[in-house]
Amino acid sequence: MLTILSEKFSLVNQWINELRNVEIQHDRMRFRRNMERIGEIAAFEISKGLETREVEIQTPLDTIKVTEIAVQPVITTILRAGVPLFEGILNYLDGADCGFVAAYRKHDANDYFSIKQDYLTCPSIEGRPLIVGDPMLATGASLIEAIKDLLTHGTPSQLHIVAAIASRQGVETIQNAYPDAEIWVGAIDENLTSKGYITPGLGDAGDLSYGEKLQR
Ligand SMILES: O=c1cc[nH]c(=O)[nH]1
Repeated sequence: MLTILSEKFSLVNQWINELRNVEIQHDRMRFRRNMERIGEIAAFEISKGLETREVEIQTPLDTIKVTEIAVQPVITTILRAGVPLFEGILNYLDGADCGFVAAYRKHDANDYFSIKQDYLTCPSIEGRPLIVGDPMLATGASLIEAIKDLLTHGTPSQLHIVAAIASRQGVETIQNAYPDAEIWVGAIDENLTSKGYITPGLGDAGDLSYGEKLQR
């Protein structure tokens, strides 16, 4: 299932406009906060499909049967660009456990790149909803590698992918690899550059959040 959070105009459109706009996007605090806000909205939408249970709680006056999340999700992201979106998801799904993957694009002399993954730490995802936040779902290559590794930590009950902006190609790659995944995107752009950047996109989400990295 694919949900485009900006399909009907809402605040999400405004935040994505600000992420894209070169006159606004260099305000790092605003950039990170807009990413976080998209994560918060995605978490709210995801929460509607989580498994629930009834419990009885005590108010100062009486008891009442209420509904709560039955199985807490595991929220994961790919360092470093994914951190603000991840924080937004965790702001709302605050009982979740969390996992982290470190991956980067290693460019060769012809500027082709391969995905290098250095680090993975994650609690068990067995029988739990797994949420993977990747702000820019471009080719889908790093996300597929990350999910493959995360799935060595168990079989999740649900798989949710959250992106602020996705390319059409990236969405199709994930849908082919994980047909049961629920994909939540802020917006879809049609094209990728030869360097694998989404266009019109917004540029480099990691650099805009945390400063331009030195190339290695
Ligand atoms: O367009 C893109 C693609 C991947 N990562 C980014 O930060 N931007």
